[in-house]
Amino acid sequence: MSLRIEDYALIGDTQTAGLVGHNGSLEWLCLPRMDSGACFAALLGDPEHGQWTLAPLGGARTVRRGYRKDTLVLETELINDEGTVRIVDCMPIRRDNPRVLRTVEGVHGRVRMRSDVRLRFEYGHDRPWIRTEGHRINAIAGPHSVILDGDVPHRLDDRAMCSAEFSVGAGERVGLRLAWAGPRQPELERVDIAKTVRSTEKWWRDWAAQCSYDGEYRDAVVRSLIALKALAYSPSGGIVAAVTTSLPEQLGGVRNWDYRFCWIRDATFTLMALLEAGYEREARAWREWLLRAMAGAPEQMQIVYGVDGERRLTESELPWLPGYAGSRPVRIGNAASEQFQLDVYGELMDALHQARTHGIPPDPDAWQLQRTLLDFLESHWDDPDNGIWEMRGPRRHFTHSKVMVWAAADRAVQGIEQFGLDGPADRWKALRHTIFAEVCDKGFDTARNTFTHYYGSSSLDAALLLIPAIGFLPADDPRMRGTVEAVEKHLRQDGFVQRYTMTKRSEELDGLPPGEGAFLPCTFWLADNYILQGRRDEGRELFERLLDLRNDVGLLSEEYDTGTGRLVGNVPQAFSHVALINTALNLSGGDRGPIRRRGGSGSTDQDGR
Ligand SMILES: OC[C@H]1O[C@H](O[C@H]2O[C@H](CO)[C@@H](O)[C@H](O)[C@H]2O)[C@H](O)[C@@H](O)[C@@H]1O
Repeated sequence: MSLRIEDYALIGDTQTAGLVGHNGSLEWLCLPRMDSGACFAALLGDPEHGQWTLAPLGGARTVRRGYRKDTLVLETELINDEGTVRIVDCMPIRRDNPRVLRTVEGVHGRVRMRSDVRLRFEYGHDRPWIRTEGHRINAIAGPHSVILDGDVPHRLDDRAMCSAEFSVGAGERVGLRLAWAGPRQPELERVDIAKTVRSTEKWWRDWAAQCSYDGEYRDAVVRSLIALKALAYSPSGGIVAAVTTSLPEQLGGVRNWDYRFCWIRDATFTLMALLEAGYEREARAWREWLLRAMAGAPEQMQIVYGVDGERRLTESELPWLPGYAGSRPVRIGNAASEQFQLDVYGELMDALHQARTHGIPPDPDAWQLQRTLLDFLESHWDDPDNGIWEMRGPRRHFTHSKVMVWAAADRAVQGIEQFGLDGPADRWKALRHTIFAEVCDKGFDTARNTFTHYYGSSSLDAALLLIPAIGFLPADDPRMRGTVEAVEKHLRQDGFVQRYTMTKRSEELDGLPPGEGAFLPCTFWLADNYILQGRRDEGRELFERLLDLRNDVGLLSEEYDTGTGRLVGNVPQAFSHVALINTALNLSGGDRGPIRRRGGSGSTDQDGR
C-alpha cells in the first residue's frame, strides 16, 4: 500500500531531490539531476522499483518529524519497545557528486535497526551489477555508478538487495552515505558525515536568513521559500515545477504528468515570489537561464524547457511502473512542450518588468529579447492557443491568454515610459488598447456578469482571478466582482477552487476524462481577490484553511481532493508554494502587498483608451 502523498518530505541539494516517507523510507530519488532516471522509484510502484528503508527491526511508529529550523535537513523520530531513534536525512549542497546522508541517532534505550537498499536504475527498470568492495557497495549500470558506505557495512543478497543490521544506544550515531558517480569519475573519498550534515544545515540557515519577510506567517513563508530553492537547479538557474512525475491529479486517474522541467510560467511566478522575499541572486540566475533557453527565433520559443534549456522533452510512458495508487500511465517528458500558450509571453514580460522595478541591473540582451517577442505578438496575439491549463484538445481563444498578451504589451509600454527603454510606444499602446477592448467584448458574458473561459463559451476559468494582480482591471470593478461571484458559485468545492468548468463535455476541451482535485494556486488567488476587495477576514480565513492543507513538514502538492481529504498531484509544487508566499505577503503587506504594487501601477486601460 502506498503512503499518502502528504506522508513524504523533501530532501535535495539544489540539483536533484528525493522524497522520504514518514516511516523513514526513501522512495524517490533521481540521480544525478532532477530529470534523470530515478534510482529509487517505489513511489510509483513497489519496493522492487527501488527503495531505501531505514527503520527499527520489527517495526516502530513515528513520533515526530520535521526539518531542523530553516533548513532542508529532515529529522524523523521513531519509537518501539526498545527505545527511540532519530533518523537525520539530507543531501549536502553539491560540490562534486550527489550524495544522500542518512544518520541514525540513538535517543533512548538501545534500538536494533535495519537498512535495506534496493538500487534500481532508470525508474526501477534496470537491475544494476552490484559488487562488494570491503565496507563499500558499488552498483553499476550503463552511465550510473552508485556507492553505498558508512559506519556499518551492507551485505548483498541474491535478490540484489543490500542490507545492514546494527543497533544504536542513546547518544550513539551511525552514519550512512549513498553517492552517485559518473562512469569515468575517480574513486569517491570518505567523508565526515556528521561534519557534512552540520555544514549543510548552516548553508540552508544562511540562505533562509536572507528572507526579508518577517510577518506573522514567517515560518510558512520560509518553508515555502526553501522548497522553491530546492526546485531551482543551481548550475543553470532553471526552476522546475515539482520534483516528481506522475503523482496523479485524481487518485487512480490518468492526469499524471512529468513536472521536472522549467515552465516559463511557473518559473516566472517563482521568480517574482523570490524577488518579493529579497532573493535577487536567484532572480539574476533565472534571467540568465531564460536568455540562454530562449535564444533564437521567437516562433520557436517553448513554454517549457529542460533544466539546462533542453528543448526536446518527448513524452513517453513507463509501462513497467503500476503508478502511484494504480494511477497509470506513468509518464516522463511532457507533450505540453510542443504547445502554443500565449499567456507565457505576458508572464515573461511581467517578470522582467518586475526585475527592473526591483532594481536588478538591466541587461541589454533581455530588452532586445522583449522587443523581439512583442514583434512576434503583434502578428500572433489573435491566434488560438492551448491556454494556461495546457489543454490537449483543439486550440481556442482563451480569455486569460488574451489578458496576458495585454500584460505583455502593457509591460513593454511601461519599459519605455518608466525606464526610458527604446521602442515603438504608440504601436504597443494601440495593441494594448485593441486587446483590452476585445477581451471586454468577447471574453465577458454580460448576462452572467462574468469573464468566461474562452470567447463565446459559458464555462468559467479560475485563472481569471489573476486579472487584478495583472492590472487589467481593479478587483473592485463590477466585472471582476461578478467573476469572483461566479467562481465562488460554480468552481468551488468545499471552499477550494477548481481550475475550470469540468463536465463530460469539457473532455472535448482538454482532451482528457473529467475529474481532478481543487487547484491550490487558484484557491490562493481567490483569497488574494478577497484581500483586494477589502474582504480581509474572508481572505485570511481561506488562507489559513489552505495553510492547514500543508503536510506535517509544510509542503503542498498541486491539488487537494476534497472528497478524500488528501493532497494529490506532483509535490512539492512550485505553483502552490509561490501562491502561498504571495498571499501571506498580501495579508501582511496592507497597501504594500505585492499584488497591489504589481497590478496597481496605474498603467491599465480600464477606461478603454
Ligand atoms: O491539465 C493538463 C496539463 O497538466 C499539466 O499542466 C499543469 O502543470 C503545469 C506545471 O505546473 C502548469 O504550468 C500548467 O498550468 C498546469 O495546467 C501538464 O504538465 C500538462 O502536460 C497537461 O497537459
